[in-house]
Amino acid sequence: MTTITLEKGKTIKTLNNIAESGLKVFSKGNYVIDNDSENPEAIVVRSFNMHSLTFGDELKAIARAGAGVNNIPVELCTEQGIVVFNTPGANANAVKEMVLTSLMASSRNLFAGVEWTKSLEGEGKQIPKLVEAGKKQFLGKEIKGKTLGVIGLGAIGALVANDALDLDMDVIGFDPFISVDTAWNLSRNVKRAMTLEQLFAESDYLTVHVPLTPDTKEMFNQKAFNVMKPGVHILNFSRGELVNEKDMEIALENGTVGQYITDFPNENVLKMKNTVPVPHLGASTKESEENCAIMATRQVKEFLETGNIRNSVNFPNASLPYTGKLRVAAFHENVPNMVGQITLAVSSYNLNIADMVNRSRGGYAYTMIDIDNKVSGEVIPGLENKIKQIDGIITTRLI
Ligand SMILES: NC(=O)c1ccc[n+]([C@@H]2O[C@H](COP(=O)([O-])OP(=O)(O)OC[C@H]3O[C@@H](n4cnc5c(N)ncnc54)[C@H](O)[C@@H]3O)[C@@H](O)[C@H]2O)c1
Ligand SMILES: O=C(O)[C@H](O)COP(=O)(O)O
Repeated sequence: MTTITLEKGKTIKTLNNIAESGLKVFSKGNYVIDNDSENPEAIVVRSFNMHSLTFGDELKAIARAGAGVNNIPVELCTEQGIVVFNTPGANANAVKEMVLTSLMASSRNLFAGVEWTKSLEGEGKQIPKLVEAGKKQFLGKEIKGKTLGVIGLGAIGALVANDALDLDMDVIGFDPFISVDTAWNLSRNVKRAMTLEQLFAESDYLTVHVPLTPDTKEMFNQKAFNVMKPGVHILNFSRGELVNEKDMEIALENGTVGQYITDFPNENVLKMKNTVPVPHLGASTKESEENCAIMATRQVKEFLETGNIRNSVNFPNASLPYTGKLRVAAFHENVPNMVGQITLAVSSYNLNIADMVNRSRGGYAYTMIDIDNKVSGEVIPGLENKIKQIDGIITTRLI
C-alpha cells in the first residue's frame, strides 16, 4: 500500500500494486509518497475489496486501474460525492489474448494432458511408450468451423469476437446495450443473437464479457444450461458470480458443460470436474498493468488539479480547458435551478463567468464554472461556503 502527498496537501493512496509507470504520473508536481494516510484525497485500486471500508471526509476520488468496479461501493461513493473512475479498454487486449489462448488450449485438452504427463515422472524409459499409449484420452477438437458465442460486446468481447472470426470460427454475439463505438469496431460477420437463449442454443464455445451487476449475476444457471449444446466449453474471464456454482457443478457432472475455464477459482470451483482454474490472470501482463495504471493515475491527477472528469462510472464526464484562474466545481442533485443558484453566488462576489459546463447523470449533476478575473484569497472561503449552503449541493471545490 502506497500513499502520496501532493504539493497542495492532497494525498493519494493505493490499495494494490500499481505499476510504477502509473505512480510516476504523481512525481510531476512535487508529490510525496507516504504509506500511512488514513484520510487520503484519492485512492488508486485494482481488485482490493473496498466494500467494508469507511471513507474519510477528504476522499474525493477512487480510480480502478482496470475494468470491473464491483469491488467498490459505487452507490455509496456517489451519495458521498466521491468520483469513481475506471480505465475502459486499457486491459482488453491482455484479456483477449488470454481468452483465445484458453479457448484453443482447452479445446485440445492441453491443461489436462500436461498435468497427466507430469504424473509420469519416475517411469523412466517407459515414458515415451506410456505417452503414445495414453494420448488417446486427450483427443481434442479443432475450433475452426465451430461457433463461439460472445456475451457482452464491449472492449474485450468485441476484440475476442473479431479475432475468433480470423481463426475461422463462426461468431454469434449478444449485447443489448452495445455502445456505438464498439458497434463500429465489430466485424459485420459477427452474427447478432436476439436473445441469450438463441446464443446459448447455437454455441459450441461460450465466452462472457459483461460486468457483474444484479442483472448479470448467475446468468449461467440451470435454465441456461438446459438450452446449451451438450459438451459446450464455457470461458469466464469476467467474474465468478456470473455463474450459479451449484448448477455449474451438476452441468459439469452430467456433461452438459464439457469444460469450465474460469479466472475466478474458489474452494467449490477447485472441486468441480473438468474445470480449468486460472488465478485471475486475465489482465496480468506488464503492458496491461502499465496501461491501466497510467490511465487511472492521469484521470485522478487531472480531476484533483482541474476538476475535469474522464471515464467516471458514477459522475457525468465533463471537462473544460483549465486556465489556472479560479474554477468552481460542484457535484449536486439533478434538480431545477442549481446552476442558477451557483451562478448567483458567484455574481454576488462581483465575479465574471468566462466559461461553464453542466452535465447530468441520473439523479446527479456536475457543474464547473470558470471565473474570468484573478480572485483574491479571502474571497475563496466565503464563496465556497455560500455554494455549500445551497440545498442539493453534495460537494464543492474551488480550484
Ligand atoms: N479477468 C480479468 O482480469 C478481467 C480484466 C478486465 C475485465 N474483466 C471483467 O470483464 C468485464 C468486461 O470488461 P470490458 O472491458 O469488456 O467492459 P466493457 O464495459 O467495455 O464491456 C461490457 C459490455 O457488456 C455489455 N453488457 C452489460 N450487461 C449486459 C447483459 N446483461 N447482457 C449482455 N451484454 C451486457 C455492455 O453493453 C458492454 O458492451 C469487466 O466488467 C470485468 O468484470 C476481467
Ligand atoms: O476488472 C478487471 O480489470 C480485472 O478483473 C483485472 O483485475 P486486476 O487489476 O486485479 O488484475
